[in-house]
Amino acid sequence: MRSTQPQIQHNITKRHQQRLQTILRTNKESGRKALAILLDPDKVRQDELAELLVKTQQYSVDFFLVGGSLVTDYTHKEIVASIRKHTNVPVILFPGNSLHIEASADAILLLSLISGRNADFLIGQHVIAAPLLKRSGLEILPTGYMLVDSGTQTTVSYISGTTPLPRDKPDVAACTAMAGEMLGLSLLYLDAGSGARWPVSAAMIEAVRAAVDVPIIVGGGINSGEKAYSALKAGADLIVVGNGIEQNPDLLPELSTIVRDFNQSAVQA
Ligand SMILES: CC(C)=CCC/C(C)=C/CC/C(C)=C/CC/C(C)=C/COP(=O)(O)OP(=O)(O)O
Ligand SMILES: O=P(O)(O)OC[C@@H](O)CO
Ligand SMILES: [Mg+2]
Repeated sequence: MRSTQPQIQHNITKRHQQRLQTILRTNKESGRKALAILLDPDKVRQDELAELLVKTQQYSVDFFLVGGSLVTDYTHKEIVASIRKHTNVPVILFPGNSLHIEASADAILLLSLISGRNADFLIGQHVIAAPLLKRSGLEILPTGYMLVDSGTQTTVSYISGTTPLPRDKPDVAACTAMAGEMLGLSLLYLDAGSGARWPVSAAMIEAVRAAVDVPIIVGGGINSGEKAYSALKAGADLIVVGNGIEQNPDLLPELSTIVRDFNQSAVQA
């Protein structure tokens, strides 16, 4: 009888010596904070991207996230190539579905949408993507993705057909995060959604921080130094900023300084 095992070739080329999972975990344990810039393939213009990338040589960024919930322009490969041309910063895919896999990135947030009850985004897309992911050589970062209500319906909420967590219910968020951690997810991402009117509240981040040990990513609507500071102080290990930097390039130096100051005081403490 013929074997039904898929013929999988493992791509073992590693661009980054240290696994990003290890970096994120070590950062969390030592209280080191990090900043990621989200690049949306539908919004990025190559000339503006090059300018931003050059700027990150001066104002440091820890990771680039590449993705969008609904991508119409599949330029992931070109974006990864531009990042590699100008920087050594690791590139992590932030996929909306199983079509958004690009093997030239370093890693992928393998999101399971645990704030929702749509089986397709909890496990369905993952089943479809599994053989491709295995073959890609991408580092897999299993991530509990928690959408948090931000006042208006976000693209992710509409596309996934899920209701976000109520923003004033930190306990519900904490229990969701605990369940995700117990299921073995190694990162948690609290997201108010791209361009959110209200970012995830400090109370919710604190409740999740108190409930789990895994690193916490926070994003959505962080468009000022104050909001970034508040998320980091409440317990975010990594903040993700997209629209804020797209709309105001001066935000990058400010965010970079805030993260650096946090890290200097962590070393001194
Ligand atoms: C199995 C694989 C490869 C992926 C899992 C796919 C899952 C479960 C995704 C979770 C739900 C989802 C649609 C997430 C998208 C997250 C994302 C990239 C958000 C970025 O913001 P946008 O929603 O693009 O905002 P704008 O449209 O406003 O730019
Ligand atoms: O574009 P912003 O609002 O910074 O959001 C980033 C990201 O968390 C969205 O999924
Ligand atoms: Mg988008």
